Amino acid sequence: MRFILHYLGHYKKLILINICSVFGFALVELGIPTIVANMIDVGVMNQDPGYIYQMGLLIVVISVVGVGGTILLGYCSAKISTSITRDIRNDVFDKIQTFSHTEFNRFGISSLITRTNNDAFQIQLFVNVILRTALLTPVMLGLSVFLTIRTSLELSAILAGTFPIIILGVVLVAWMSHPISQKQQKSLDGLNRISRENLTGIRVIRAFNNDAYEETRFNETNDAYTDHSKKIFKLMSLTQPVFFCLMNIAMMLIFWVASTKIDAGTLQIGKLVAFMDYLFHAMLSMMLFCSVFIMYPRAEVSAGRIKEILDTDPLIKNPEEGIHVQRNMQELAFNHVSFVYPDGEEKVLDDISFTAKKGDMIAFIGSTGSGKSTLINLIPRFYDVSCGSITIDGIDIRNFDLSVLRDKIGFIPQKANLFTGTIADNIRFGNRNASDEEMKHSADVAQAAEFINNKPLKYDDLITESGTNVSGGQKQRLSIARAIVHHPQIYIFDDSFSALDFKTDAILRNRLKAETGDAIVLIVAQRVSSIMDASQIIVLNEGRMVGKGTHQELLKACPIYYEIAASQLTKEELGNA
Ligand SMILES: Nc1ncnc2c1ncn2[C@@H]1O[C@H](COP(=O)(O)OP(=O)(O)OP(=O)(O)O)[C@@H](O)[C@H]1O
Repeated sequence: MRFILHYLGHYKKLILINICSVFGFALVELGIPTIVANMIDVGVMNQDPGYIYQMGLLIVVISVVGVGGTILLGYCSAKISTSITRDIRNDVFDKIQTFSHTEFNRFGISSLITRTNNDAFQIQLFVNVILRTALLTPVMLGLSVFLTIRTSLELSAILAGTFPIIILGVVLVAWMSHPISQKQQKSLDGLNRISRENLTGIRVIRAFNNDAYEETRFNETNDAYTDHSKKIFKLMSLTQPVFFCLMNIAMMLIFWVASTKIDAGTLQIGKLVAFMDYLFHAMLSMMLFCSVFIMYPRAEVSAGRIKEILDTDPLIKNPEEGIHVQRNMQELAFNHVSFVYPDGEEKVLDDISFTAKKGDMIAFIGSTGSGKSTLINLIPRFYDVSCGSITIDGIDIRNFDLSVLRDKIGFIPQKANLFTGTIADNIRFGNRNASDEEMKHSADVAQAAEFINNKPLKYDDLITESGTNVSGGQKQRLSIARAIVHHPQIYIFDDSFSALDFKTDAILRNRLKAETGDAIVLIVAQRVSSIMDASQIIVLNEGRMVGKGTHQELLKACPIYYEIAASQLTKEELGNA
């Protein structure tokens, strides 16, 4: 609740208006029965039409005020609840932006999406109900109880017997629904995860004829979610019939006692009418208050899940006084770097040292799982080294402001990621201020210009979600263009030429050489032909550096490299080397 109150605190003025309209609304609701009672007891009994007209007019005025109050109440509660949900979503999104890969792995993407959307929505529903009813009901309840006691103490005693039973029932329901709400939100995470996996992996599922299996998996999770939801709804729906049953019993008793009092002449009919109206409002307020109370555990679970994100301390932190100076860098060095994944036990990289100077092209080669991607992921600090250090011009990269460090880097990932938008938008993702010429030039260097120019709208052609309307090679070329337009000081290509044909690969590397100039170029590659002219090739095997040198040096000195080269090059090519 403190979490919700913290966000509500940003809207004090609106809450004040909300509270005023609540009081106004309650006064109107309870004022009308009082006027009606007077109308009957004074106007009708004394046959005074003037008094009746006066009271009638008062009821009309009060009703109009009541309508105004209701509209204002609805407006304020809707504005506050939607605004605080927007604030929560913004804060969660901002926090997620600071997460390192470790936190992403810990929460899981689907759970992060559920928490940002569904859990925030649960809070919105709850806050809306609080503002509409939780503030109104105590006021209405208090006033109704006061007025019933004032009208008839004896009849009010009957009410007193039913209230404790209702309160006890509500507390019990709230207590029982808390663990079910937790399970419900967790199963929603699962449901979102399976939906996501199914939709993104639909081709693989169909190709392997696994539609039925996936359907069963989805149905099982969906059933679990439905079961939890049903349990909660059942619990909640139990409260209403019990409540109405109690209310009917109380009303029967009241009518019975009231009829004997009217017979005895100690109670007027108008008072009884007003009493029943107060009773109705008291019961209604009680019921609305109970529904808020029952919704609370669900909102509490959602608030807890959101708070868990907001309270998470990311493993990779931006140093408080990080270095901001943008110098023309001279060298990048790995100094005895070892690395263990936060959720792993064994070293994935072990004692890696090398230096890349301005203008150097360093290539990494090695078998699958040898640690190539892990190594280059340490440079933009997707993870931090476990031992040793990575330095730029002798300064540990952990001392740089993160955005300054990342600004130096043009990262082309193994799996090219495109975003919904035009081709131009996707290239300009690397540099929002790039001119048309710069943007087109980088597409040309990346060998993307030809296929772009064949598109009906050229650079304005739309890329669909996840880039499904371009081929794997075209995606790679666009993500290379995106890095080129950024003009980085360090290019990192993580096996980024794998989807290109040999001819395009060769032309692209030639054009890149001229483009990258003084920048340091780091290339992870599977093809020896892509890296033969690198200044240094580093051979990795099970996380250890087993060779370092030029292509020719390694052919002579590193058996693993020779083996890789021999499996890809002709005898002549090997011999020439
Ligand atoms: N997030 C992670 N958590 C734990 N272990 C990981 C994680 N990512 C990779 N690994 C492990 O680290 C090792 C090195 O993986 P990495 O992706 O760096 O290899 P690679 O040489 O790039 O392989 P490939 O050529 O297949 O891309 C592998 O054993 C892999 O299982």
